[in-house]
Amino acid sequence: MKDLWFFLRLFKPYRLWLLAGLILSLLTALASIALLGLSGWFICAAAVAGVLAPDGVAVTFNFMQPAAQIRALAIIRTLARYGERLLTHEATFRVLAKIRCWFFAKMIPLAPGRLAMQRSGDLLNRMTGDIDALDALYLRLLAPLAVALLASLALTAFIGAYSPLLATLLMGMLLIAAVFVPWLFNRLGNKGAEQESEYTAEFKGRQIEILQGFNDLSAFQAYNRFKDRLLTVSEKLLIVQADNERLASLSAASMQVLAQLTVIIMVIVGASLMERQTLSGPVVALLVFAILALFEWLNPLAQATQMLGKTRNAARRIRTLAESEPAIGEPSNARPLPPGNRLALEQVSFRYRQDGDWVLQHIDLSLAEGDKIAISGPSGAGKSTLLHLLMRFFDPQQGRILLDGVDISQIRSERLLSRMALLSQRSHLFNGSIRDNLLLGDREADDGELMDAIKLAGLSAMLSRLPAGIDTLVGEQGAKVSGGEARRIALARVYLKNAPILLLDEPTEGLDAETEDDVLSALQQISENKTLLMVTHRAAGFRLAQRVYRMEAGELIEV
Ligand SMILES: Nc1ncnc2c1ncn2[C@@H]1O[C@H](COP(=O)(O)OP(=O)(O)OP(=O)(O)O)[C@@H](O)[C@H]1O
Repeated sequence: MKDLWFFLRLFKPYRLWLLAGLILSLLTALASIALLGLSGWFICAAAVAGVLAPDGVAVTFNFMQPAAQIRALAIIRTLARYGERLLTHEATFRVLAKIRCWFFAKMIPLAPGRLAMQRSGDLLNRMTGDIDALDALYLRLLAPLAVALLASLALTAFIGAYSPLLATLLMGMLLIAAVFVPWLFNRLGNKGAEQESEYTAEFKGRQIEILQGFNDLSAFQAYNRFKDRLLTVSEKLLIVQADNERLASLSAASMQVLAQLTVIIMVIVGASLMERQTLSGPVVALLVFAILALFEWLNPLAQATQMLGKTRNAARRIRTLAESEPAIGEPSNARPLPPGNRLALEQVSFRYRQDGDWVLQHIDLSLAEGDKIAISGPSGAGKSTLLHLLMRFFDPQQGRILLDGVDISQIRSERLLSRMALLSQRSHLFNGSIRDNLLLGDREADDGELMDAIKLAGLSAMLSRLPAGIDTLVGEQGAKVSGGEARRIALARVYLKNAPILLLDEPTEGLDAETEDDVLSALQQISENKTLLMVTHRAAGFRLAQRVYRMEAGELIEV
């Protein structure tokens, strides 16, 4: 329950909306109960009025007043229902929007250090499905529970005014229907509800994995294997959904049986009260019909508590991720960004996990402003990790990294990153135009600056061939441009950022010799007057560097 309480705190700013929705729900419930009760009374009283009294004098009956009251109640019920739907759903959407923004804000410090370990499908499911599942908390649980409770109290008090015996019997049946049955179905349904939430998450995660790797799966003819795995999860999901539905039908049936049983008890006791002339026939009809209407408001409770496990699981999954410790903490007493751009690593050692192998060991490296170095070495030696430490995606466990003499862990990440531009091994192109992707480097860049970057990155010829030019869409992850073109767009973006320290991870990987030569020439221009740290396997890249280092088994040696 702790997880649900946690999210209820996020509902607080919308409490007036939620309260207004609740009041209208209650009004709808009371109007429905009164409408059915009064209708019962009206039909019964009209029937009685139609019967001739034994002495031959007809019983008089005023049709007009109850008919008008019934019409008024029907109008109130319709309007209140409309307003309630409008308000409760609006309030829920506002709450969900707030939770989404809150969750997104919580994710930002987790990237990239912590989120790298997370499956993207699972992340997406938490951001969408799990957050959506929280709508049940107010719409299906809290609001119906509060309305059922208040309407039950009101009706019991009303009936108590006519007959304390009927009120006591009703209270006993209500305790069973509104407390025991929902509790029972919560116990019975918890496991299934949690399983449904888990299998749904896994199903969506696997679907996204297949979609992302579709080309490779087709090429390796592995599609069927992945599809079978997806179907296995789908079958499990269907079985658990069917079980949950069966249980939901059982809970609905139990509530119906309880409603009918309550009505039978009320009719029997009401008839004996009629015989003793404590109550009149039309009043007994009024009470019985009102009770019948009340049960319609109790029915959803058992189903809501049965599926509570799903909501709780969703809340737990969102909370666990949102409360993960970021890979790096922001300094409590941040130092200002120093003026210079000297970089120094002093005895830096790093490993990804506390019990894992050291990836970097006792690295010492010093770069004066404007220095250009290249680092090569075997795959997995720790070269990219070194760049990530400089960007402070992670903190080293030993040693320190200094920017102009200041430990970078003392500088706020936002400020530190303003000094650095990273061309990572797999630069991401967003599903927008070339212009959108370039503006990521400098969102204020004007057309002239964009054109300079395009020219420098050697993209001019390509753009002149495209009818939409710079506004051509690059597709998801740059699917509509070649690897070399994507690299150049990423390079132009780095140029636009105009940061004094350039960190380039394999900038020419996967390019043919001619394109590599062009990209390196562009880089030479871009890195003029800047500090450059380039990771490369390719000897051609060494021409940009004043010094070349080799990294092997986490150690850095100048060659
Ligand atoms: N997020 C991570 N979590 C755990 N281990 C990681 C992570 N990223 C990298 N590693 C491991 O750290 C080691 C160094 O990886 P790194 O990517 O720095 O090597 P690299 O020298 O850049 O390799 P390459 O030349 O192939 O790009 C590898 O053994 C890798 O498996």
